[in-house]
Amino acid sequence: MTAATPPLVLDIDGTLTDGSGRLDPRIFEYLPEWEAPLVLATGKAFPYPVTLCHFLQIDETVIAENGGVVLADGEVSYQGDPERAAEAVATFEERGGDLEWSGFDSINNWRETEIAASVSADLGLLRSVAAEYDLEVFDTGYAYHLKTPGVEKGVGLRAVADTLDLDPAEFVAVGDSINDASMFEVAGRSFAVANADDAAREAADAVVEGSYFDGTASVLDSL
Ligand SMILES: O=C(O)COP(=O)(O)O
Repeated sequence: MTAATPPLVLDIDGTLTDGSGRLDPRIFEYLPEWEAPLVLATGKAFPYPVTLCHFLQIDETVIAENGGVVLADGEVSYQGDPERAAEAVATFEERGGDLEWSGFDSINNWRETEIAASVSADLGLLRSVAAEYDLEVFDTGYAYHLKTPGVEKGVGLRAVADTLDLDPAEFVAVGDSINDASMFEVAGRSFAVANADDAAREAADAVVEGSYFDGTASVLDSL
């Protein structure tokens, strides 16, 4: 790496993991050594990326809940309408829908701005209820996110860059899903890993040959 090491914004699931969802252990070598700001941007609830930063021993610079929660330089901000999402879920359940998380719902327990359903939930019903409440559903391949339109990782990236006094165009983004497309538009350079969905592939500047962290590592090695 040189003095020109760019700031990074990295998706987690499918980008820092392997195909089974496990974190690739190489992230513990690559990420703490990165010599520029590094943002973890995820659809997961806030505690997940914060915990990952903690155990990587890197600054807690995080976009969680698809942009609903942003933490940079010790300041947290929230976007979105969780009450509307909760009302929509009540309607979804009244009509026979189920979020399909069994037992303790660790996926939503700490979620503050949106609600996530399992990919085994009824997507058609969820989408039709979402439309009635002016909400949208992101199918990331890992969960269905019932969210406020306009709350996006890309908007979160602008907020982080502003807080860190950086131009968002300085960032290099790596991701794999529809929820990464907006940050691909905002970042100066964007890469989809080979396991990426169509939306991420279309939005990225380039699709790399490697899948999962193999693909991400190839981007990091090239910078
Ligand atoms: O929570 C999800 O659905 C996906 O999470 P990710 O944004 O880290 O890929």
